[in-house]
Amino acid sequence: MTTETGKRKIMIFDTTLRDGEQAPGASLEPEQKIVIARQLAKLGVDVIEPGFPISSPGEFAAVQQISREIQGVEICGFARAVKEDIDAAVKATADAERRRLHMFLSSSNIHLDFQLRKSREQVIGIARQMVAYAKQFVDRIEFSPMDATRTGDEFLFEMIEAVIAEGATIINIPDTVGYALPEEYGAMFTRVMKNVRGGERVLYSAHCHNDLGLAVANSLAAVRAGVSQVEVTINGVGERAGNCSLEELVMALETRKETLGVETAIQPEQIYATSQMISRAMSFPIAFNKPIVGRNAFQHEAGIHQDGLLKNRNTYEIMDPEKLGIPRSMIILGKHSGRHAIKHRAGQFGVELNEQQLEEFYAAFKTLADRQKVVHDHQLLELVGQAKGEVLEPYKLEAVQLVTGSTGHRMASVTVRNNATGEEKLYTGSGDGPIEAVVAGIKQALPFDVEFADLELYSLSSGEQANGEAIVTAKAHQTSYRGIAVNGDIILAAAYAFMAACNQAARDQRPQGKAEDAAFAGEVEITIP
Ligand SMILES: CC(=O)SCCNC(=O)CCNC(=O)[C@H](O)C(C)(C)COP(=O)(O)OP(=O)(O)OC[C@H]1O[C@@H](n2cnc3c(N)ncnc32)[C@H](O)[C@@H]1OP(=O)(O)O
Ligand SMILES: CC(C)C(=O)C(=O)O
Repeated sequence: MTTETGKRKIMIFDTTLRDGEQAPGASLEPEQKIVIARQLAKLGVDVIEPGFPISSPGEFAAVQQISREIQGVEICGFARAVKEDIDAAVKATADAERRRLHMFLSSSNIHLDFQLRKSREQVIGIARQMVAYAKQFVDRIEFSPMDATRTGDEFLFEMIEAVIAEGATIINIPDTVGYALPEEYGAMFTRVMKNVRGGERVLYSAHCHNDLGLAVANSLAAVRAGVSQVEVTINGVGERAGNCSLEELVMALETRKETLGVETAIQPEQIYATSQMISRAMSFPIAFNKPIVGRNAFQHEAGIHQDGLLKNRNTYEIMDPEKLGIPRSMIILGKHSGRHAIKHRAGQFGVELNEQQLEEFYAAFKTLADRQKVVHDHQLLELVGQAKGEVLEPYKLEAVQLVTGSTGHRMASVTVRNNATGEEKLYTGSGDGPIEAVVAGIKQALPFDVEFADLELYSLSSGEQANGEAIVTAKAHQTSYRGIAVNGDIILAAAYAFMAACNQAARDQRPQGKAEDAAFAGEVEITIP
């Protein structure tokens, strides 16, 4: 299919809710699957594989509900080459606006000999019978010869020809164990397309696993060989090392579309929100250096890079994070940062530094940066304030005392200084956990409503002296604010991070302190199912 711009359309088949969910520990509740399917539709995927209906009543119900509700996306029921699986998949997807059945059966010797314990003749017979059986109910049938890349041409072609003859309309050739190399995988499609009888009647699809870190490269090789569909998961979640990651593949296709001559229907601005939703729903953290959606993917700490970026973003970035819905700052201050970046960041808070103040501040900044990985905004403002002889943060968390333990309510007393009035007051709070108690105390010091919306915690070092990093998202004035803090005590890290987010919200109300950078006022609303 050709798009309006004359490029070849690549269909994105999302299997986050089926193959992605097969990752150990990734299990989702049916209600979570429904919320995620809505987001996948918003993201613009062409096909959703919401689950394996025979596998459990909850799975069946989720596939059925998604089929009933989600419009404009093809819904795919997954099945072994077994009547009961096909019946369940057919029934679960019966109400879908558009649907397909995805049937798989192993083709490699190792699977036939040890898993299925069947001969090639028997397997071809089952494949024929089951495709013919399914064809009575569903027109669009996708067939996957499982472990295709360890099968060998002769039997692979025979199996594909057999299922096409029975009515399969989409042939997905999976690299089930992530064994293929890109040139091999691409060449396999070329040979199949050239040699398989009836092959001109079907669509071809790639499905790659990441055991050798080659899932995206292999999928790209398949695209170059002419497949019309690629099967992917959000964040690359899936069996073992995972599947081909949607965001990596789509952004490779988008960024290099002139070279590749292809396009997808994915809405890039939904990528980050979808990635966050999956990470939270599955409780799978995203590696800091993960392409596209990792927290470092668009952040820069090195002074020379920061200087280049401030002059022109394209010097060190090949994609625009804001187009992917990423509310992240490009500038992270640390020991590798230079004067250009520091001056720029201070300027974003409405603080001008003259040459002498900058030099004085720069020395103190480097000393602090040597001691810790990142200098956070509230620390920057404290240092800048010292250099200028001013107090720049609206509020300061002066002290925290906690009564905590394994039973009963946790109690906190917090001392907060209002820097505008100089008033210092003690507030008390309680909650089921220590963070809730501290947050309840801090909230009382603020003249506006604020919600503690989200907390990410990371360990930055090891051993008893380990430092914890807390990233808190607070919501106030219909905007999200992120505060980051590091402390040896994770409760204090969360408290300082919350205070930092509240200070951004407070500054946002003052004209001179209006933040221009998306890092301070995140636009993205992420509903975690
Ligand atoms: C590459 C992939 O991602 S394949 C998909 C893998 N996903 C899953 O397995 C998740 C959901 N699975 C389940 O809930 C269960 O495994 C079920 C409900 C499907 C089956 O459960 P059980 O009937 O208890 O069988 P079990 O899982 O122990 O064994 C699998 C059986 O299916 C057979 N089988 C495997 N693949 C196929 C296939 N494509 N077609 C037909 N039979 C198959 C196996 O040979 C084995 O049969 P046997 O019992 O005769 O030895
Ligand atoms: C059955 C198919 C599509 C699969 O998930 C795989 O082979 O990895």
